[in-house]
Amino acid sequence: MAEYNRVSECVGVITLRNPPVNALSAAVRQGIVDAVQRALSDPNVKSVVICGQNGIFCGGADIKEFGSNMTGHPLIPMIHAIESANKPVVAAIEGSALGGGLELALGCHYRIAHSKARLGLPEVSLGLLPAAGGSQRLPRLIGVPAALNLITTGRHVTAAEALQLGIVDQVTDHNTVDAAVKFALSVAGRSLDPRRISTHPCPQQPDLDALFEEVMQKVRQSARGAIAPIACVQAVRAAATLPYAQGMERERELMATLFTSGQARALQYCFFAERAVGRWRMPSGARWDTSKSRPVHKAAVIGLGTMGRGITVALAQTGLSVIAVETQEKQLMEAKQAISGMLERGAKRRGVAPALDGVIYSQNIQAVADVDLVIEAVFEDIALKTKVFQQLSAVCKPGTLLCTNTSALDVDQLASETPNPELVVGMHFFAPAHVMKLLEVVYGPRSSPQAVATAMQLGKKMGKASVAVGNCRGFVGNRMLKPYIEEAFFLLEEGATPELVDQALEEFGFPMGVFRMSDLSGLDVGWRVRKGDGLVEPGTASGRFARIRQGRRYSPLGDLLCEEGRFGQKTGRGWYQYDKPGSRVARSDPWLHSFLGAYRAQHGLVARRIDHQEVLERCLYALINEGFHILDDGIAAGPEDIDVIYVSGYGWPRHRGGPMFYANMVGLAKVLERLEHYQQLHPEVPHLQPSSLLRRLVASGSPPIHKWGEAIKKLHSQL
Ligand SMILES: CCCCCC/C=C/CC(=O)SCCNC(=O)CCNC(=O)[C@H](O)C(C)(C)COP(=O)(O)OP(=O)(O)OC[C@H]1O[C@@H](n2cnc3c(N)ncnc32)[C@H](O)[C@@H]1OP(=O)(O)O
Repeated sequence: MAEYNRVSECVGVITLRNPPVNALSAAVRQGIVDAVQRALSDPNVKSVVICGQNGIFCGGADIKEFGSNMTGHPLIPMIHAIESANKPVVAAIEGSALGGGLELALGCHYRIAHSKARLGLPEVSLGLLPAAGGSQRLPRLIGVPAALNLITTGRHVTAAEALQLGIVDQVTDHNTVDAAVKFALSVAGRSLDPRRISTHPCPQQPDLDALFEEVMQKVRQSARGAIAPIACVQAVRAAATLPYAQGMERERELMATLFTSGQARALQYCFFAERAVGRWRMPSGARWDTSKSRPVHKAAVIGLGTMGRGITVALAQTGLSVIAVETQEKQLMEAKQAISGMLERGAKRRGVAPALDGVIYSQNIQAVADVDLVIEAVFEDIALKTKVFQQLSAVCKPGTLLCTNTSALDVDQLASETPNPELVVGMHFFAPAHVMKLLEVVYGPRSSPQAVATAMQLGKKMGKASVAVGNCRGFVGNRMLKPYIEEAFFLLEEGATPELVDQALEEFGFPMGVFRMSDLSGLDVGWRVRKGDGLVEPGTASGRFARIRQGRRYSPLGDLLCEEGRFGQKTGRGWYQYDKPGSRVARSDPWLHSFLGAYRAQHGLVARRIDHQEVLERCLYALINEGFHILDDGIAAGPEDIDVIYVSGYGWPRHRGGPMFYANMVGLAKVLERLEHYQQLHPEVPHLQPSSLLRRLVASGSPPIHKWGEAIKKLHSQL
């Protein structure tokens, strides 16, 4: 709702009250309409200020209302009534003015912002466009190029940038409402015509067509199939070329298409899923709201290879003191240089001083004696990690949290090698660790809730999407990746090419298909794991049985490439060829195609035509099926956890919501039917066997994704 008060005798102050972000719910909109009417009809009131309670102006439309039938006073006429008012209306912006919140402020005649405020039109990230006049007013106020940038990226700007762009009229370091009231008094009685943005033409822009063409091309390229960024460009084009009323009509039409689209649903689901994963819970019953984290002021990183360097940078940039330990002198020197470089570049980008003094380097593990938390990032070898954990247990002060950055080893086994297994958790970062958003926090049966809470809290401080998951081979992300990659290998055996598979996946929205991604991360990584699992055999055998290992279908294609020294980008050859080792531009490789032909001939395989649909169904449904196993095993608390992992760490297109949301959109019955179909054709592939949870969900009527949690609980209690 909105509260109305009169201050300084002649200023009406309207305060939005809807915690936590003063979203424009139906009640708030009605409150604003009533309060504006009251202010305008009171002859004693000469001007009006609109502000928000608790230091935040407004987080925009109430996203929770989008899923339901939206009722109540609509935003557009409400903002129009403010703009047409015959008394000056001043927006006092503290905290955030986002989406509908900024559109409301743009309807006001003046805007005063606190220096710490952030403003933006982030609708595009929810699959929408600023459809309460934002796409028409902002270009009129700040010009087409700047408005296009803000609206198509959804980025938030600081108050200083907003002032420079002309979005706000004044920035204050003091009480914003007081400043706005003072300002409102000073402008009472002035003509308001020049302040009504909708009546302005867009500032002149030379070569408008060329500008829109260029922006549209750029947006199409980066959108990876998302429709909202394109609609945003179209809406701004309407502002630049049409009178306001017609532009508003175009804005409405474009929004109507977006509003009911699956992409908007997916993106809004992602918004809430990212917040839901912060409310973690463990099978033991421990939860985010009943487990207190320990303060972490000083941390250590052990092992300064690629991962250790990135983790050091991420910790130092968070403001922590970091002890970075590397026992090899040469490696330590190289790491020091690399870390300093990363800190300097990061600081330059963010316009702050680099935290170089925050990192102390040492060759001696004794240096970590007084830290609050250690992240071990040595080579992926259980014997080596066990030794490090035992040393840490002896060296660290009591209560120090011991975290491992393993991506494949057993966190429980490591914990059991220490005297205090309750202090051990996995912190699985993704390379480069200072850039990638995802962090899997892996708990074992003996990890204490406090240890999990501390790792989750630290992840949040580092700006990561932190997801608490149970311990199993590959945790959540890599466990689901395994069947996805295996299916891609099988498709090559059956007649596909890396180009065809990658094209299907990239058209779906992945930034890189599975083969380009493998070339980037290095084919030798999986080869080493498969060797460790006893799956790799010399490549001379032929026929079907040569491709059955440990009782299941196995494709040795990746191993054969590695035997040829083709490790991907780093060797200049992999599934593709590259100009030189380290080059990033993948080109189709005739050698690979004849290799595949010879391989099929050797194994008596006849290539058939494979279409994009089959690539998507086999790769994605196999991955999704593993997701259902993970939910059934209690490794992930809910589908949101899996989806956040995939969207923030594995390039799953955000506008498709994540694998589990995608399954929900496709229809669980359809996913089940296709898995059964492929399982019949490939009975020796266990990962195509539909998970029993998927079967049970379909049998119980395929509940929508937000009800899966209840269904899983109910289904488990019936077992
Ligand atoms: C057919 C025509 C219809 C026309 C409709 C007009 C359309 C208007 C478009 C819009 O305005 S869309 C909304 C645009 N706004 C945003 O995208 C802002 C989203 N919010 C944020 O970015 C952040 O929440 C924040 C405002 C910067 C605050 O960040 P902070 O880190 O402090 O808190 P959070 O944990 O993110 O949020 C706290 C809590 O509040 C919920 N919430 C936030 N914003 C909204 C919102 N706009 N509507 C409803 N709920 C919101 C958030 O979900 C958290 O609650 P939870 O229970 O933990 O999930």
